[in-house]
Amino acid sequence: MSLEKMKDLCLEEKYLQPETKEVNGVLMTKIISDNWDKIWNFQAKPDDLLIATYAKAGTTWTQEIVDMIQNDGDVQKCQRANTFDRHPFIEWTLPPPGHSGLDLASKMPSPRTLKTHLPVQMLPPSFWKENSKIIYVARNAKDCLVSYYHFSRMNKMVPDPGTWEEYVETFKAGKVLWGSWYDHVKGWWDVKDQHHILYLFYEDMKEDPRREIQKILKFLEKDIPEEVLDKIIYHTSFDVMKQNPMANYTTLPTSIMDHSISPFMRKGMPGDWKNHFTVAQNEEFDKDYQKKMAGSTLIFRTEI
Ligand SMILES: Nc1ncnc2c1ncn2[C@@H]1O[C@H](COP(=O)(O)OS(=O)(=O)O)[C@@H](OP(=O)(O)O)[C@H]1O
Repeated sequence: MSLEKMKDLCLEEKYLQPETKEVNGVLMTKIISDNWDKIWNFQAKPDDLLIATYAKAGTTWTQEIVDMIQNDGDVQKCQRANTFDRHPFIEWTLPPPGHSGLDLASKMPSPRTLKTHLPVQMLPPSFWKENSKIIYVARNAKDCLVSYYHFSRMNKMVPDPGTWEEYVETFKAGKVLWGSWYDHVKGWWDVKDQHHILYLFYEDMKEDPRREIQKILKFLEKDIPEEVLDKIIYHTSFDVMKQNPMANYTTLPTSIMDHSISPFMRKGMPGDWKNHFTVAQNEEFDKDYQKKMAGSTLIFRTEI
């Protein structure tokens, strides 16, 4: 199928501003919900690497880092396709037959690198059974909220966010695609030591990408020369990725993602929430946050 035909199919009404439907109490698109049995029965393999995140936590950044590592810092090889085609997004269902995340994953030769935003309790059980490696990246709630809000304004494949004031409440209530941020980050945190999981933080990656990439290298049991590491740090910096059409989502038609409303690669900075929350909103948010995160040992930095 040609790329043009695929793009036309993506523009079908049911994929734009999609209907939503809960799966086990977690909001999903209706299409994901309708395909849930197939997603739940996804067959993971022992040599799969899964990049798992709550939406807007640094998925694409991590994908680019991992791909650069796997390709020994060869930028040309990482230019072979868009990030969303290099790494199947297992639960995401695109219209053309054979182009769902599941289909792309099943056609992909091993070892595969896959992407998911699923909360931990909804991860297909074969990942646990096969003991596949998982890199989980978490980002502080307020910056995730801001990024998700702008993303929902520019991306017509997710529900409209409404006004900023409305969205803050929707996010706190977990009524966004993939559900509650609070449950997501806590859920993955609680199981991290029982499985093959590397739990990273967006803020740490921003503060010291070398240190965090070294953690990924160790986790992947990869050794690379220092100059390759330098190249990876440079190629995966925000400014370089923003200009990279294979990582910045600009190859999609504007009817799907309109970067003039808000670019996918927007600011890439911890602390942008301060430019959005009013003092009152921030106080309310913090109060609610304390309740929802009570008892968890998980600590986030909201600026660096
Ligand atoms: N290299 C690099 N450095 C720092 N920040 C980066 C980088 N690449 C992507 N980003 C920022 O990550 C946000 C997008 O998150 P995701 O890739 O998880 O989005 S998605 O869920 O896959 O749609 C989005 O955050 P905001 O800028 O705050 O909106 C991107 O700008």
